[in-house]
Amino acid sequence: MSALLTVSDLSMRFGGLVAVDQVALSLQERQIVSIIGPNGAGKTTIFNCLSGFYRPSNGQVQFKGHAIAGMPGFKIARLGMVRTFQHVRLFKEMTVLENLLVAQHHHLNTGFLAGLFKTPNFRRSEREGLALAHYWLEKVRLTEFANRTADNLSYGQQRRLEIVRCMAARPQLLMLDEPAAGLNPNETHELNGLIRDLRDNEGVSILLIEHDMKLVMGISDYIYVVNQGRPLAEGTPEQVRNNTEVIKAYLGES
Ligand SMILES: Nc1ncnc2c1ncn2[C@@H]1O[C@H](COP(=O)(O)OP(=O)(O)OP(=O)(O)O)[C@@H](O)[C@H]1O
Repeated sequence: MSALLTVSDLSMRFGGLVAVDQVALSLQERQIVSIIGPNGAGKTTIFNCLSGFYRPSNGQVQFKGHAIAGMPGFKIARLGMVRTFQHVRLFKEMTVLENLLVAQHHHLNTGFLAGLFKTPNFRRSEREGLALAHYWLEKVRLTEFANRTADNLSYGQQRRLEIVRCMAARPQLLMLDEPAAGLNPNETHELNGLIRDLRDNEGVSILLIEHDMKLVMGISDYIYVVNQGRPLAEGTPEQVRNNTEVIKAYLGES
């Protein structure tokens, strides 16, 4: 099986600070892979390098055979790699439904002229977009909130909306940056089910940054551990859980 994402020798410097130092990772189709590490280890910086928010100082990133290091974020998203953020980012003044429609604009045939003349393609596209939006709203129990503005949702609902907004862009790789942060245990349990469902039934691969170890250990096929920007360990949840270097890095933190 060939890898969907391969990262090698990835480094990111901010002035004199080496936030990411020669990180390597790979992810196969339909895998859930996690990146863990103490606070400030460089996890979000890795995400920012992979998703086009930062141009890495060094390294190679291959996604579906394309070299994407340094490519702008919108192009990477169009190739099928989309992300959420540590702090929820939604179009808060748009309705829940509009958030899902905007996310699809690259797939919908809704150009200005097509819209002006309401061509058959335009109408079909509009119908498909709406159907997909409702499919995702139903999946995360937000149907009844479709016409509310996003800022009227609870925090947990906003987190769910952010994930399905990414899914509406029809990605092959979904990157989740601390999706359980701020969720209560029930919501975290539901998130666990949603992530599995996305992998098992929607066929997407997941790259996850998360501090909730119960979630990470229960859901990941493979885990990479970083510490102070550098790779510290990798393996199955079982291997990582028993790795003395990993235990030291976490205990050292407290
Ligand atoms: N834009 C930036 N400019 C300068 N330094 C930065 C920038 N972004 C991150 N850093 C630094 O890089 C290091 C890694 O930060 P990063 O946010 O990637 O860690 P993290 O593992 O995601 O942490 P956390 O688990 O707390 O979210 C930190 O020392 C941080 O202060």
